[in-house]
Amino acid sequence: RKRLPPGIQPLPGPRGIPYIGRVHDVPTNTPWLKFHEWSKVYGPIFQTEMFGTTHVWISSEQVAHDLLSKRAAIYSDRPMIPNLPENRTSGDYLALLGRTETWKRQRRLCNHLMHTSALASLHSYPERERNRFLFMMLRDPGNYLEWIEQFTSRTISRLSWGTTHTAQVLRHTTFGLLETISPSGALPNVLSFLRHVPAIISPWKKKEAARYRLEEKLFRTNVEHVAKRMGSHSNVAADPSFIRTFLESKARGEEKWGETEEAMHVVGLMAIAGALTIGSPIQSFLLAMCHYPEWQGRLQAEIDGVCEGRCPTWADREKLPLLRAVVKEVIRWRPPVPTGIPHAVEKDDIYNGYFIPAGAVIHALEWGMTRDEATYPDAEQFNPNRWLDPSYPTFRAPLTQYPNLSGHSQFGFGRRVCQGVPIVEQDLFLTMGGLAWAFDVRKRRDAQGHEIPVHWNDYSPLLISKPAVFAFDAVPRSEDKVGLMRELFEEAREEGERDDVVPVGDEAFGESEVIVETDAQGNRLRGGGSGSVAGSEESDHDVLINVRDSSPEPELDFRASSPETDPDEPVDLDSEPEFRDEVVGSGKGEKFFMMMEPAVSLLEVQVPGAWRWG
Ligand code: HEM
Repeated sequence: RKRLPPGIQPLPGPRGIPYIGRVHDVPTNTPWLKFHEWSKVYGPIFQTEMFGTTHVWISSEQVAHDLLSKRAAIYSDRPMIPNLPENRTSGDYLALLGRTETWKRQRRLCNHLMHTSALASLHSYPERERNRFLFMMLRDPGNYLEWIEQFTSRTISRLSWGTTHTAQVLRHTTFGLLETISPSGALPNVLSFLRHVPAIISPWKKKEAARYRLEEKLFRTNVEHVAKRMGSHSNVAADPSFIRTFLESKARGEEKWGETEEAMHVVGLMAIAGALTIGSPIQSFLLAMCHYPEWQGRLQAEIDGVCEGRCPTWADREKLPLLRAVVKEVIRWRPPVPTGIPHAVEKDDIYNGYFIPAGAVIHALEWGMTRDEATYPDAEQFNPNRWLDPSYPTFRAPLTQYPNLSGHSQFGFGRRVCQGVPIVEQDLFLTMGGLAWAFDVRKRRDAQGHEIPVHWNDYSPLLISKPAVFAFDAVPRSEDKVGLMRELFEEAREEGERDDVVPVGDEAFGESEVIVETDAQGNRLRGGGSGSVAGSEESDHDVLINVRDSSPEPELDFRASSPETDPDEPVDLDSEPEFRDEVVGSGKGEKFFMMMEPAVSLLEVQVPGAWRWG
């Protein structure tokens, strides 16, 4: 124990057990509720000890600004994550890096890439993907989680590498990373001595190593793919993306953005951040609409008044302050990162007579800040009016500009503030606006006409938290809107298909998707596969085939055909290959296959009887 200077006290906090600290009554589910409860007892800044580490919990925005922003010089480090011990130094994940030169360089690059895409209003990708998303919701609202996560991972894949082919693999590796780093995801993050268990017998290390290998391969092949397209004389140029912006800057001789190897990781981290986080508030919006139908009605009235029947677009944002207020209120009401992402303090410090030791882990407890009654009266209630009505402390004019998400406590403090806000803002505005325009979202009723209850606050325990699945109805608001949704989807699909061609011979990570449409009776109208996976003779691909059929009745056979090849023989891409046919699965619903196919040059999926197969 350090001897404290005279008159200086340790921070208050719950007493712990010697050597262990206070862990036994922190629930693994929703730990932020417990920390918030303690903040009511010990004040807006208190500390807990956990296995020898001091954790400081801040639940006042003012205190967070005083320390994390005003004293950013010593409060901008990150703690070591026991289950990913290289996180501070490896340069793989910018958001988890310590306050090093690598972090500064990577942050500058991230800023440049984000700024370039934001100026091009993110290349219309969020709008195109939103249009696809609404149509998926129309066909099969019960599968909403799938459509939301597809929306976020497809949008960020386009932004990162200019393609959606990478979306499913990204989703897979990213959710694995979330487990690796979350306190409730991997035991060594709580019992940190477990990190010394040798890799050969550590289930956590083995799992992480396999995940990392796949992720690294995904990132590397994506960069190579874009570079090749940019360099090729073919007519399929690379679509705009973060990595294209980087490669163009480099081609212009701008050395300040660093090496391609590093940019690969920066863009990878941006993709991870986008795939992980944005889905949570979209789900929370659906939850809010079930509990607050009156706000849904007001939101629909605003959209109908301004857009006159059209689905809202990003260009409408100035005229839709209530929609922006709903976006902001969803983030406040159910913050997706309720404990914040921790900082670490590098030197001993004193704040208001309290001692904060060097190395302490500093948590800006978002759940606590957003429940501060002085700033957010009646904080438990979902009330977008707090951003629109001058009688609330959070009101800000002019309403053509405010409310917006920049500066919101949920995006962090000081030098580590989140760099993804332009994407979050646009994605949430478009999806929430689109959903309210298209559907009446409401609680489902059982056969007797009784409402089926929807939970109020049942959220997953990982660092980025999302609501438990719940049942609701999403009823299209009119036949006109159904027609418009179909048209918007067709447009998005046509554009998407043009972009989605992966030429044979390119090294690319592949995803193939088959969508089958049905009529109200469940008869298959048409369906088709898009995309194929292509590789060169050196390739050794993991191939994901993602086949989807929501028809209630028919069973489908999914066939994958790939050329007969000898792994040791180079594939002659110009010759007509002999195809080996293989049924890789049958059934209905989503199929997700992971196959190791050495030297595959073409792999196709066909749905028998369907309109088209690709
Ligand atoms: C709802 C969505 C999101 C939420 C709630 C969120 C929240 C956060 C939080 C709490 C932090 C840590 C701030 C701090 O340490 O003080 C952070 C950091 C970061 N976020 Fe986000 N984020 C979101 C989406 C995104 C997206 C789409 C990107 C894409 C580029 C992104 C990129 C980053 C980066 C690069 C950092 C690290 C900054 C650093 O450590 O220097 N975020 N985010």
